[in-house]
Amino acid sequence: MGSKSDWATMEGAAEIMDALGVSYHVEVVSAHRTPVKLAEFAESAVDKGFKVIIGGAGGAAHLPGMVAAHTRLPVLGVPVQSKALNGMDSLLSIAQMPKGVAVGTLAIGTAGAFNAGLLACQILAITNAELANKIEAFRAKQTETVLANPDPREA
Ligand SMILES: Nc1c(C(=O)O)ncn1[C@@H]1O[C@H](COP(=O)(O)O)[C@@H](O)[C@H]1O
Repeated sequence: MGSKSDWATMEGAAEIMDALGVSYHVEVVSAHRTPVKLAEFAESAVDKGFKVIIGGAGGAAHLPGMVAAHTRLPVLGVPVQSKALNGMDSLLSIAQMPKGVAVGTLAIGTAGAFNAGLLACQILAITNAELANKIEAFRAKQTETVLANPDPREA
């Protein structure tokens, strides 16, 4: 993520990866503030054994796109909600990548961060049957919870 201030949003990704037993690495890396570190991080990611990268950033959110420019690993971008423009700036700067360099864009804010973690796990589950079973179980439980309490007036 681009700043420590993004952690309150990005911890949603950690939450679901913890729940599914997937290990991850968390670090502040910024295209603007630490450009050399960002390039080194992304360029060494394959050799370090990373499989998927989640990039969360707010405002002029160039981080996910710049990471994607430096690695062939899938990059999932989370638009962090900004103060001035409520995250529309983050969303558009992550989503509107030029043809040829792909970033998967999630929703603005905490739901997007959670879903980025979930989607990363789903990508890993393509070649990991145990993880695939855990994701199926997570979804079945979620469905059960919603079906068990359909009255919107009840907590
Ligand atoms: N968008 C970027 C990048 C980048 O894209 O490289 N680096 C930091 N930031 C964002 O600046 C916002 C404010 O950061 P501070 O709270 O540190 O001032 C954060 O949401 C961060 O992701």
